[in-house]
Amino acid sequence: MRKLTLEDIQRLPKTDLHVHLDGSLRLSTILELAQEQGVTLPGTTIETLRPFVEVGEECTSLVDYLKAFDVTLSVMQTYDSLVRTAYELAADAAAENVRYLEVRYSPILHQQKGLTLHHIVQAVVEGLAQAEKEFNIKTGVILCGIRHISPELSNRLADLTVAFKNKGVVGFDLAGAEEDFPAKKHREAFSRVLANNINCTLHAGEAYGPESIHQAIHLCGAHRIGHGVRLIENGDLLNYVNDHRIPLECCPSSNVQTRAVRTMAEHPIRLFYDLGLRVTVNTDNRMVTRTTVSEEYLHLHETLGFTLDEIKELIIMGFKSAFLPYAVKRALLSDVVNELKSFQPHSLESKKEQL
Ligand SMILES: O=c1[nH]cnc2c1ncn2[C@@H]1O[C@H](CO)[C@@H](O)[C@H]1O
Ligand SMILES: [Zn+2]
Repeated sequence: MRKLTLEDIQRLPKTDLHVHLDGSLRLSTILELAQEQGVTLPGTTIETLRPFVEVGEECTSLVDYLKAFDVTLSVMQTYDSLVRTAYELAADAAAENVRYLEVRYSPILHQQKGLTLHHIVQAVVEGLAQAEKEFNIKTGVILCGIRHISPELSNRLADLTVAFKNKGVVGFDLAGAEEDFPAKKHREAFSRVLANNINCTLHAGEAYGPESIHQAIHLCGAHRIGHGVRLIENGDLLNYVNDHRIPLECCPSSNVQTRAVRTMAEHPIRLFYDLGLRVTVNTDNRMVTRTTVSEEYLHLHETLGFTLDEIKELIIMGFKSAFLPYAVKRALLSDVVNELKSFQPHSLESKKEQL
């Protein structure tokens, strides 16, 4: 099989539906923000800071992985830093041809210097709107409750999600340490969001088993599942997810780092896809995981044997899974489908010229 290059994949239109703002900064920006704000970091150059904010093979679990966020959050406590990091994330995604981006974060983690929750959301919406004006990208915001912080705070974040409905926020999520912090404790928050006809996704089946996915769907009303890798452990639930076309937001490299899967070669996305599940490809954290959407697709191509046609189908499933109004989504999807039909990998074109 002829191999696709990273450049080929970068040229394809794509989505990123699962990316955390506080895990997707530029390293250089962290340094600049720290200097501006007088914040002390564990490293003062890109290379000395890198081990504290990028996760490598030494990572042993999700809880270990989450330590990097203490550093990033230390410089994300001002209005301007939120505008800037949101703008840069969308700019970086647009540079690899991400056309639709859903950015998630938890506003309660940005209150250390007294910003109001309202301003914390406003700033991110503003940064993304600026990027939309400059680049060919559409964006939306997802607010996250945090499992290991109190359910009462999830309720406040749910109310905030409702307040920003149709004003930039498109959904509600539950993130954070999964084991010992069941989703059912945050049911009230999800019922408030659902009562207002707003979309929900939950991180589930990443650091805990299928029971967690079951709770996310049946007790919290999840419309999509973040990760969901451990769905392979329960065929009955897997069939339900498949039958209801509940999208899985797969983040393959992140899953290897948090040890949700042992190796890329063993990632269940191949099986999920072959069984017909609606699977999407995402970064989780561009900086912490040190990845891009294009690199995630390249791993699927090189390690899990996804062909160009299969990659195109994954891309379409990404657009289909967007938390966008149906009419908007249909229009976007129709443009993307046309573009995919005429797409030729450069490697193939140069071969044709030689013939
Ligand atoms: O893969 C993940 N699983 C669970 N929680 C995560 C993951 N990546 C980031 N966060 C958590 O979500 C918060 C809001 O963005 C981050 O601060 C981090 O604690
Ligand atoms: Zn995540």
